[in-house]
Parts: sequence; C-alpha cells; structure tokens
Amino acid sequence: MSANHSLDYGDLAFIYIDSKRKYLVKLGKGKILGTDKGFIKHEDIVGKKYGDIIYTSRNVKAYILKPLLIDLLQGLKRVTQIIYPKDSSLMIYLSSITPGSLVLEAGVGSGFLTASLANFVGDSGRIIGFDIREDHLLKASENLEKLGFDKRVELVLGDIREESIVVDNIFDAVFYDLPDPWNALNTAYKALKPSAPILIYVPTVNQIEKTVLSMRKHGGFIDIHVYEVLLREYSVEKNATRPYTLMIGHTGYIVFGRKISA
Ligand SMILES: C[S@@+](CC[C@H](N)C(=O)[O-])C[C@H]1O[C@@H](n2cnc3c(N)ncnc32)[C@H](O)[C@@H]1O
Repeated sequence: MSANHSLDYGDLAFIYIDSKRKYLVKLGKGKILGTDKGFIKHEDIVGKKYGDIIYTSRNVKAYILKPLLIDLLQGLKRVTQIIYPKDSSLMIYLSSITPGSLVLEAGVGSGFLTASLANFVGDSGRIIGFDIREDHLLKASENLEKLGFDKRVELVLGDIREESIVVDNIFDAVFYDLPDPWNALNTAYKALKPSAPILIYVPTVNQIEKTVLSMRKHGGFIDIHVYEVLLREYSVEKNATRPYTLMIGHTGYIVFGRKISA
C-alpha cells in the first residue's frame, strides 16, 4: 500500500498522540479508538492519508501514521519469550536475507522474529517455520495474520532436531531460537545452501559455549562469531542530554556461522 493511499476499512493505522499514547488500529466499521485524551471513530480516519492530523472527541491532536515494523510488533500477543528488535535487527543484517529469500526458522514461538523475517523476504520470499508446540504455532499464526504476513510463512509442527523434516541445500539462511540448538546443527547443515549463514539466539552464556563448541566439533560451519547488542536511548534536553537512567541490561546473545561444503 502506498503512503498516498486514502485509508479504508481493513487498513492498519498507527495513531500517535504523544510518546506515551500510541495505538495500532485496524480500521473497522462502527469501531472506536478510546484513549484518556478522548475517542476517535474509525469512520473519521477512513478517507484520510498517512501523515494527516485528526482530533479526538476532547479536541486533542493526533497523527495518523503508516505503521513501521516496530509499531506492528508492539501490537502482537506473546506466549513465549521473544526476540526483541535490537537483536533481530542484527541477526537479519548478518543473514543478508532480501526479498525472495527462502528462510528456515525454529522455534517460531510467538512469531515475533518470524514477522520481522517476513517483512524482509517480502511477497516473493518464504519462511518455513517449525515449532514443537501446536499452541505456540496457533498464536504465531494469529499474529502473522494480523499483520498480513501469513502468506509469506508456512508454519510446520515438528521437531527441528529431526533432520528428515527438511529438504537438502535449499535455504538462504537458518534462524534458531531453541533451548538446545546444538542438537539441531545437523538439520541446519542439511537445509542450508553451501556458504549460507546460520543465526542462533541464546539467552545464557552457558548456551553460547555449548553451541559454539558443538559447531566447531560438527565441522560444517566456519567464521563463527558471538555478539551481544547493548542499546541505549538518549534523553535530549538543552545542556542535559544524556542516556536514560534505565536500560534493558540483558536479552540474549547471537551466534553466527557459515556453512561450508563437506
Ligand atoms: C523462546 S521461543 C521462540 C520465540 C520466537 N523467537 C519469537 O520471537 O517469538 C522458543 C520456541 O522453541 C520451540 N521449540 C523448542 N524446542 C524445539 C524443537 N526441538 N523444534 C522446534 N521447536 C522447538 C518452543 O516450543 C518455543 O515455542
């Protein structure tokens, strides 16, 4: 959808009043967005464009924005720990996936990483996402449908440690967020195109060590690196610009490697 498109029922809009009042809405007939600054009827947003201004019932100014990926993710429901944008952004950069890429992911969990991957592979790409829990796949499926990404993703119930569930040498990248990724290295090795990357997310240093030592022992991966992303936001005030006092101290670690031919 272009940014100049006139909004219609079914479209997503990000309503921004101020930094504490931001709402992702799917425009629906008869629906109302309620806020502590007054309400906005969806029918009053229909026909407007992204970037336009609208006023709440209490005459407070709000902006109608085109949702960015980060806004879309904030509207999703979670049933598992998730991978946050600060980590998924580096994982996606390192993977070099582009529109049209074919990606293998396990475990899908709530589908937060899946949604980011789907955003980058576009309509011509595909994510094959495995999880051993049907209830997690159901939640991920609902989340992906909400964003209109469901056609870019095939969700499969299965244990990624079973090599037989993947086809050989077809994937442009593998992404793992599993409790024991070291037990699924053979599957990744089988599935990846020669020279393609693997990105593994683990929340503890014990898992880093087990994963990297297993990758070395496996012998099918080179250029192995481990990264941690620390993100600080700044508060900007005249003569008082500085990082915010609080920051997220820990999420997880990223293990990177590339497949080599046997
Ligand atoms: C922390 S969650 C993943 C969260 C996801 N990355 C996100 O951003 O929403 C881990 C998932 O791995 C799944 N899982 C665990 N072992 C698995 C296996 N052997 N094969 C496939 N999925 C597995 C779990 O059921 C769980 O849903």
